[in-house]
Amino acid sequence: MVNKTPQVLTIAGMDSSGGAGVSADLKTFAAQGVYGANVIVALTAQNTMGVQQVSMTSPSMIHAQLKSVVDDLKISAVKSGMLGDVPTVEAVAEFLQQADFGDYILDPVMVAKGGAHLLSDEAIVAIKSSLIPLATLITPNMPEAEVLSGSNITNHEDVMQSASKIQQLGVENVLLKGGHASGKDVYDYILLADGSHFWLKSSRVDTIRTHGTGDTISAAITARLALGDDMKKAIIYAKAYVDATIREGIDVGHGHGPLNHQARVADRHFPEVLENV
Ligand SMILES: Nc1ncnc2c1ncn2[C@@H]1O[C@H](COP(=O)(O)OP(=O)(O)OP(=O)(O)O)[C@@H](O)[C@H]1O
Ligand SMILES: Cc1ncc(COP(=O)(O)O)c(N)n1
Repeated sequence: MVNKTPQVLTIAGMDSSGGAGVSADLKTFAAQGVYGANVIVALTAQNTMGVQQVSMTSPSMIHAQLKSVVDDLKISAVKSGMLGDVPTVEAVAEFLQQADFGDYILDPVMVAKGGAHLLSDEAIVAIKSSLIPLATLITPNMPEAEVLSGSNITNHEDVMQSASKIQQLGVENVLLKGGHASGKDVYDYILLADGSHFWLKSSRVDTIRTHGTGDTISAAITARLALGDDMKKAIIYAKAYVDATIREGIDVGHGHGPLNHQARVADRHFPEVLENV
């Protein structure tokens, strides 16, 4: 019997050490039970200690990959990760405007955990004007949210205001990730299309093995939406999954190690859902 597995797509960069980018996305898709296709916009020579070299894919090759996928597969949700430069953002935006890939999850990857810049300043402007208005959900971490909203974040009130400013750029839903803050708990903030909002609270794992957490949560949300979850349920489940992958860590590399994508989600991994913090 042929199984009707949902098909999803990631448009992102390759990380040679397998922890972030397309590799993290495909492992996450497999763990959620969806079929993952991939359009590679950049190759990175990278490991858990940093990014050593980047080589961008030509816009025509990006277009060709997207066309090959759309001509054959039935994609029901798509995410983008590292996009790198203006020609890449423009090639992706042009295609997403025409193709029906379902929900679009935009992870505005700017800087790798090791500090390498993965997006040019001009490309940030292009993302704001061309991609944000196409997205169902954007998933900035705190430094990315500060750049996109043009405001500093020092407390929970700032997080809420920053998310609201980002939503006003034209995206329906905003997940502002709290991994970069300090404290014994992590707070992610979600502002939904209907104006409702909530926080997800979980205890912070004391580890530097967090390479690819942002890719993993956005890929898990993409998968859960393709499986039929509504946005709130998809985000809560994806948060539980990324939490499990950090908590049940593996010993790989000498720096910001990758996650354990084979970790199983159990009830104890679900975050607290709070209206106010
Ligand atoms: N030490 C930690 N313990 C528990 N949860 C964490 C930790 N660090 C990050 N997270 C969770 O991981 C998810 C990703 O958050 P984060 O802010 O790290 O994103 P990111 O910076 O985009 O990740 P990356 O750049 O590594 O891809 C969020 O749900 C966040 O709460
Ligand atoms: C190809 C690629 N995509 C995304 C990231 C961000 O992940 P992180 O911030 O954990 O380094 C990365 N390092 N490399």
